[in-house]
Amino acid sequence: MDRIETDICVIGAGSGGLTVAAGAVQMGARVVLIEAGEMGGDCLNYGCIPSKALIAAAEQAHRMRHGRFGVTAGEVQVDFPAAKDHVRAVIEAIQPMDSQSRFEGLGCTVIRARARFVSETEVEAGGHRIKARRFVLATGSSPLVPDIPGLDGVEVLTNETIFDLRERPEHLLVVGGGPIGMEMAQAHRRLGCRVTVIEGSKGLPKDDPEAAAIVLDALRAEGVELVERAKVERVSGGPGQGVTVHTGAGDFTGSHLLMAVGRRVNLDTGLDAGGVTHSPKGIEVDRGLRSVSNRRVYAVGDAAGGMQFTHVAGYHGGLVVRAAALGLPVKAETRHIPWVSYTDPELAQVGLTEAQAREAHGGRLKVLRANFDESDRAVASGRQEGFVKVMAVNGRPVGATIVGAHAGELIAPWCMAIANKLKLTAFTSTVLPYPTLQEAGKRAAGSYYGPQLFENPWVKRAVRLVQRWGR
Ligand SMILES: Cc1cc2nc3c(=O)[nH]c(=O)nc-3n(C[C@H](O)[C@H](O)[C@H](O)COP(=O)(O)OP(=O)(O)OC[C@H]3O[C@@H](n4cnc5c(N)ncnc54)[C@H](O)[C@@H]3O)c2cc1C
Ligand SMILES: NC(=O)c1ccc[n+]([C@@H]2O[C@H](COP(=O)([O-])OP(=O)(O)OC[C@H]3O[C@@H](n4cnc5c(N)ncnc54)[C@H](O)[C@@H]3O)[C@@H](O)[C@H]2O)c1
Repeated sequence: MDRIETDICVIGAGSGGLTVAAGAVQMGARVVLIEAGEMGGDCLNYGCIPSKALIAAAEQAHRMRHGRFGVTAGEVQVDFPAAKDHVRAVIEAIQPMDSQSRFEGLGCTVIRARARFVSETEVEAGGHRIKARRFVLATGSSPLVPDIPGLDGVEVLTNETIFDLRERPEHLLVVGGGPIGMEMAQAHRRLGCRVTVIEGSKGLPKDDPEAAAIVLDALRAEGVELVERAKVERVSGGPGQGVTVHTGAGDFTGSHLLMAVGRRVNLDTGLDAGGVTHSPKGIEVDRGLRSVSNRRVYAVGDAAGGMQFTHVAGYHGGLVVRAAALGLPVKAETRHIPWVSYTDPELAQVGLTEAQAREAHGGRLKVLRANFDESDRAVASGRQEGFVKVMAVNGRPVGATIVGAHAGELIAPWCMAIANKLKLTAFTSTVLPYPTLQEAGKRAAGSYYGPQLFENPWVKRAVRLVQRWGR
């Protein structure tokens, strides 16, 4: 067995692990990076990137099918395998950034094998024994396939297999109405599949219900069948028969089945030998992302057991570089973390939802709002549906919800404001170009001051005095 001594050993080359490896090695640390599967992890190969590429193909079909403003196309043809070629081409275009050769070029030792702790200070992978001052667990998560009777007798698609499917599903059953389920449901519907979503509670349950309702109505209007409060009891089917999902709300038969019911954290890294405690949610870490039981070990991204997003993995990675490479104290926060569901319309959230803000701030909370139909740009573009909702306390935003066209882009200034604890005056004093959708956000911010300015008798009195006596 070959022995390697290093400063930092990163396990997992997804968004979190790559951020740590690139940052630490460029700051002068010796880094070993270990990956059992594909470089780039879930986001590049089975998650964000293929899903957004498929959504782009689906949007093209949708816009062509629904000509507007006097512009129409002929009958729209969808070449399903060609849409999948686009997905593959996008992955290949981005791959070099995450590749083994790039990381070796930066100075990392890259090992392509499964890593396992053999002691609290050593890991084994691919015939190497690596002793490191610090270990970073960036091992991510995998699709959760629950133990539902009959599921093992049918072919089950997950996010790891659906993007490779070349034939168009005649009728896709999607179990789970979270972001994966909804993004995939709409994309497949637009690419010409019949789609039924079977959801145990309600669609997009983690989001603001008012905003989620706009997305769910849009999906239904496009022909996605959404069955809510339908608990899956069993699954049946077999070769040539399709697949039937049996629920308390009825039975649903389709040609293909996608399971999108959440994620299972990857914990198969010899954690017990490494003295790293964990629960099914992830590695047990303190606020500095350090294992509570083995202080040489950090966890980032999905493995850390919190929010499961690429930008969170990247944020964690940046914190751990500071902690592990520079020895600085760090604290992972969640109050400024955004998320976006890339349905059409998009749904974006940062900070607290209205319900969370009411619970946290009670009567001090002001909910500000501007509807897209008050935006001249939205009206001109025929995209009036949606709104900006801002949760404000003492003149500062603590949360923002945006649903509508480009919500994922429009949330950016609210992310900056909440991360930097800016006041709403940062919005009202900014001059925005006209006509843009961003103006809706500024209008929402301005509504905080409206009553103070326009319904205040003292202001009216002051204005009358200035008009009479002022120069
Ligand atoms: C369909 C889908 C769409 C998504 N869309 C978005 C989106 O639009 N925006 C967003 O922010 N997030 C999105 N996500 C979530 C995002 O993909 C994850 O949160 C992110 O990839 C987590 O990064 P990570 O570095 O923690 O883990 P991962 O990217 O999962 O990487 C972990 C890596 O560790 C490796 N590994 C595991 N165990 C070992 C071991 N013992 N030895 C060696 N290697 C190991 C794995 O092979 C893997 O490559 C999506 C997820 C899915 C499934
Ligand atoms: N745009 C994005 O940022 C994006 C996109 C996709 C995924 N992701 C990440 O991946 C994670 C996983 O996504 P997801 O959609 O798989 O999980 P999720 O946990 O967000 O949603 C799963 C849904 O499945 C339902 N469900 C669970 N068991 C069920 C059952 N037996 N029958 C019917 N319904 C059931 C739940 O009620 C829930 O609504 C997300 O939490 C998110 O962090 C992000």
